[in-house]
Amino acid sequence: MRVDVRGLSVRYGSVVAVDDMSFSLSGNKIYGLLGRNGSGKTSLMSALAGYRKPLGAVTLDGAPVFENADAMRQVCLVRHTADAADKGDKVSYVLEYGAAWRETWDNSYALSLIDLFRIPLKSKVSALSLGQRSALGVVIGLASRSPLTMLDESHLGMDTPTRYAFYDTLLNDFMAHPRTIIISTHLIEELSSLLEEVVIIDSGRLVLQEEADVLRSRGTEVTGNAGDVDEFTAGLTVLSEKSLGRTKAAMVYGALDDSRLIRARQLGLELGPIALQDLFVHLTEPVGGKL
Ligand SMILES: Nc1ncnc2c1ncn2[C@@H]1O[C@H](COP(=O)(O)OP(=O)(O)OP(=O)(O)O)[C@@H](O)[C@H]1O
Repeated sequence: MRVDVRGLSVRYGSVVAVDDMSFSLSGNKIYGLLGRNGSGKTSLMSALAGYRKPLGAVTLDGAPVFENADAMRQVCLVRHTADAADKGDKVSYVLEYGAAWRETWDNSYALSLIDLFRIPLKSKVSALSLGQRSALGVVIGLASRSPLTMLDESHLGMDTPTRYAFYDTLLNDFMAHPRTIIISTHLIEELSSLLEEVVIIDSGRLVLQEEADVLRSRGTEVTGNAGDVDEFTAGLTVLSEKSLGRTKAAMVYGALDDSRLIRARQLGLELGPIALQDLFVHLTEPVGGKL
């Protein structure tokens, strides 16, 4: 499913959570929506799901989503765990409700995920642990097979093996049933191999939208003699620097052309990749990032 956002703002009284944002997602990819706390991720996803009247436009495959039941049925937004369902409901009822609301729901897949995540089917949602409630959210999100599926911090409270099972399951199901999946997370490195495209927001504004591989290739760590590193990085966007004695490591952002690569070799500098998480940290600090 294609997503188009034009001039979107979300406001809560005087708080501007999303500030005149425009971007498009061509669809059928796993997108990472990355941003620091309070940057507007949840507000943006709520607007994409049609939960709120947009200031600006949000269209899904060309159709406005707000007050459009057909479009909203194509969307599944799993918000922070507590939202996964009414806490008084039994897990089995939550699955029945999912099946009733969504034409694309796969009930046998839902039950296999319930087994995988060891969620007691007959328990009330209120009796589940935090990690189990998160896993229930993931079950709803994946079994819905919605053309636009959004998972907002769905890993909260999951232990490491459960998170890894979640990532594997997500990737396998996406490959079998390609659709548009948007994941917001703070655990960027863990998820980074799954993400095809990354949307970074900060203070309600779009910082950048890029294919994950391209973004990774834009960051380089340069290490060597401090003076040589300074010479090499002159004129480049330096995200951070660390010195240890006469050795210096600098993170630079931007493509390095052949002449730079030759100069690095002449100076004996070491060039290495930067983790997506480190790039994210530097692109979103101080507020507004360093680009
Ligand atoms: N219901 C609300 N009323 C008032 N302000 C709100 C409300 N919901 C969110 N905000 C504010 O809007 C801004 C964006 O919040 P939002 O929850 O969208 O960010 P987020 O990126 O999802 O944050 P986090 O990563 O911490 O979950 C924040 O400043 C927040 O305080």
